[in-house]
Amino acid sequence: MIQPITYQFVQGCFPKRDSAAHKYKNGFVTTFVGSFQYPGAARLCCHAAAQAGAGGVYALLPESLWPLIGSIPAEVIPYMIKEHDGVLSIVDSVENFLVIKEKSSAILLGPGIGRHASLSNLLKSMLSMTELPCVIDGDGLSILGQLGENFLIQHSHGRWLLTPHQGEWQQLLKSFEYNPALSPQELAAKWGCTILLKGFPSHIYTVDGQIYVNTTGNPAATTAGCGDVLAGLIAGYLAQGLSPDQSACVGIYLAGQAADRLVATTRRHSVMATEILAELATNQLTK
Ligand SMILES: NC(=O)C1=CN([C@@H]2O[C@H](COP(=O)(O)OP(=O)(O)OC[C@H]3O[C@@H](n4cnc5c(N)ncnc54)[C@H](OP(=O)(O)O)[C@@H]3O)[C@@H](O)[C@H]2O)[C@@H](O)CC1
Ligand SMILES: Nc1ncnc2c1ncn2[C@@H]1O[C@H](COP(=O)(O)OP(=O)(O)O)[C@@H](O)[C@H]1O
Repeated sequence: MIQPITYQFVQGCFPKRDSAAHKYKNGFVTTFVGSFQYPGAARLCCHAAAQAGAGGVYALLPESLWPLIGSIPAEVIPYMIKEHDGVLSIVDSVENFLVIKEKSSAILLGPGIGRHASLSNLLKSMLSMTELPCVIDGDGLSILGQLGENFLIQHSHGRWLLTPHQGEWQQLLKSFEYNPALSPQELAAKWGCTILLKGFPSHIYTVDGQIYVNTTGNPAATTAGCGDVLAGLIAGYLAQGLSPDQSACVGIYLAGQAADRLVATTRRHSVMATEILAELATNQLTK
């Protein structure tokens, strides 16, 4: 049965914060997002994760992004990865990753990292070294395709959440030599991961065969960067203890609702990713 994501469902999922809260109890997100080519992906993902209420956000950032550090939100704690001829140092990446993942409760990998051949080993190392729940989006999905279906099945164990748009989904199926028409429901169960397939409407396929359909959103949000905001939001909720299924439902519902409110108030046909963030800063969930 397909279950619509409702206001009540989302409200019921929200993390509670009691008076004994402190930042580490609220959950940190370790991010590996962005590159010299895509600095905006780092900015949008990290901002969204922090705004979702994560206690803190760590960002593994390539050396080449360091001159742009001022564009990364001030709340984010950056760790620099050295680069040699545009290739990230795997030793440096893994050492930093090991330090910050110990203080984190969720991981976000992929948006805007690019597709250099060397990233395959890097992602493989990171994903093999942690038991934390993990959102994989953007270029991370393309690299996951190279790592192979067996790697996915061996490591996911219900903790990973894939957030492809239709293009990324088709590419992933092609990499694993599947029929493009195959149902994500079957694959979520086989792979042991939650799949959020973005579109209109977006669907969430869970490991146990449940399908959720989003009831918010509109094509105004089909602009570059809105997916990065979504990935950051989801990682932020994951860090606060929501399950991958809940985090996906809450993130897609809130991002869609923000786009709906923006269209209703501005009468525009298009919204920017930073406008979604600004809207969510003033109105999180509305009835
Ligand atoms: N500000 C930043 O830094 C930003 C950084 N970003 C980062 O950039 C990286 C690359 O991301 P990407 O989305 O451009 O991926 P790419 O592999 O080129 O695939 C696109 C191809 O798939 C196809 N396609 C089919 N259906 C589709 C659909 N519904 N939505 C989209 N595409 C669809 C379509 O081909 P078509 O079907 O039109 O022939 C198209 O050519 C990634 O890491 C991301 O995080 C972005 O988030 C933007 C903001
Ligand atoms: N046809 C559509 N109608 C409404 N919303 C959509 C549609 N397609 C995608 N979206 C939403 O728009 C955003 C764009 O995501 P994505 O394509 O990954 O963007 P990017 O990777 O460029 O940031 C997502 O929040 C997604 O749920």
